[in-house]
Amino acid sequence: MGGYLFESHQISMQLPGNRWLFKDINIELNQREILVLQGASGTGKTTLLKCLAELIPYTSGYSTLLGKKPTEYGIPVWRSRVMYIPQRPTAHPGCPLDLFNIVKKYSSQRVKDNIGDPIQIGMQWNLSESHFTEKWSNLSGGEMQRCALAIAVCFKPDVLLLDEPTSALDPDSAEKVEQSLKQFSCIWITHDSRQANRVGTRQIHLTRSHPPTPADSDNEDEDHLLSMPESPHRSRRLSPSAFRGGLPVDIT
Ligand SMILES: Nc1ncnc2c1ncn2[C@@H]1O[C@H](COP(=O)(O)OP(=O)(O)OP(=O)(O)O)[C@@H](O)[C@H]1O
Repeated sequence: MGGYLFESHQISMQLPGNRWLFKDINIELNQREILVLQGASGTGKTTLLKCLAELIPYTSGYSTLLGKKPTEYGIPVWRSRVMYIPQRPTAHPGCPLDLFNIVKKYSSQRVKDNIGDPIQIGMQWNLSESHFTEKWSNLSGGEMQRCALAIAVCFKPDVLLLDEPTSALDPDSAEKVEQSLKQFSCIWITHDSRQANRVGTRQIHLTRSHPPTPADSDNEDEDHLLSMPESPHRSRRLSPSAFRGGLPVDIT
């Protein structure tokens, strides 16, 4: 394992019917680097981020943060350090400050005095204090998106997994959010190629997957394991063109 902040090795997801959604995704991310993840709708971008956050099981591959695997941190700690932020906040009861206070309790195992103030962050993004005490259901899509993102950012995750974080924002707010997020290490889904060029230090492009090949059948027993294999034998360093069997990822 190298000296990168975050690495993923051959992350693969096979769907029912043996179709590969993506296969052998290799990622290396340095501090304050932004890897932009692009691709047509349905190519698996959100699913990939959820795999990296260990929110869902995947077929094979593994990730490391500072050279350690998720099981070495414990999955809840991993999720707080490699944090997935959905495009649309899940329906929460109460107001954004309530959510912040709940998450703060969950995060008690982490360094407590490192937690920021979501209101201060939100104010940099054209929000006011009152947005954080308003019911979620009364906020606009863009206000909800910024409140949820501000709460996530306060916990200072090592890696932010951002699912179209500015999709509901006006250009001025989007630019302010972009500027703040550049201080973090991120894997960032966007459909906006201009934004990709503005924020990205590297890019991955997912394309639509293909049906299984005979070679996949040969490896069927291995490939159907819906688990998180930890074997170092599966490790492979990033290559500029990281795909196997014609499968779909270009890394630039
Ligand atoms: N466990 C699963 N079983 C069956 N299909 C699945 C599973 N997980 C993901 N998929 C399918 O994989 C595809 C990719 O979904 P995903 O949300 O990751 O795409 P996306 O690239 O983020 O799309 P968008 O740009 O529209 O947000 C979808 O068709 C989804 O239904």
